[in-house]
Amino acid sequence: MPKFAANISLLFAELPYLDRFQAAAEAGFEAVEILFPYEIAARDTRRALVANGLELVLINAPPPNYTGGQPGFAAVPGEEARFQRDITRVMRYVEQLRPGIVHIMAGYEQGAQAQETFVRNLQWAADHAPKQQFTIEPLNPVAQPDYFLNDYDLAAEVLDQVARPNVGLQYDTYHAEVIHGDALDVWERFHSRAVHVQIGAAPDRSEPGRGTMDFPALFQAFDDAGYSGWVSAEYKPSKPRTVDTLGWRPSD
Ligand SMILES: O=C(O)[C@H](O)C(=O)CO
Ligand SMILES: [Mg+2]
Repeated sequence: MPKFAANISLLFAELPYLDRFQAAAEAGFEAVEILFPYEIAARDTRRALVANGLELVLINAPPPNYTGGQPGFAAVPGEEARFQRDITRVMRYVEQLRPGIVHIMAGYEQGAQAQETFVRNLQWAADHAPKQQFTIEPLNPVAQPDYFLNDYDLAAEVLDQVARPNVGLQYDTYHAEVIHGDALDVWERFHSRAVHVQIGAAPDRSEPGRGTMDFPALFQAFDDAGYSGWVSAEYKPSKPRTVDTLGWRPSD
């Protein structure tokens, strides 16, 4: 049975940021994801993690001043110096927060030059922090129009070109289902590259149990593939209180 984490950038969002850690722990989670921890002092986030006995699974690596601009820019030609500064700053957060994974985001760019830029930037990050696990994640064009990495076949091609052991695939059921129409098939085709898993329903990105996917079958597929990493709930709760949307957990 998978071990589940909570993405507290989407779950428990009905609560102030620092209250979400206790809420996640009280709901039975032992680990959390934080998409953009850059707007609060790392020591405050660290204190909340420690106080609630929580492991930090993942953070994103967008611009440090992420305020709704582009979701990252690792595939944007001409921004390489800024990318290197951004990763250097992200790694200072990593030193304090120790996330298992840093998800590097590509930004809104298309074409061969964008792909070459993305590959070079990923190689730079992987070599700059060889002990850090990095991921790339295809995002569907409904949620993120014009995002460079919008397809799992492209992600596989990029990972082959990057050829670094600490850069892997971030698989998300919501995006896989919306992009390819069959999240389970995407898992079967690409799970050998997956170093992190996120779950959300499609098409509305709410909690598992709604929408088009068979989550018990997906959880079994994760086990059958020998996946031992975290499975992180990254969805928009359909009810005002997140705790009322957790019935998808097999132990519940
Ligand atoms: O949206 C997603 O599924 C990604 O995991 C993400 O973090 C984008 O910010
Ligand atoms: Mg995701």
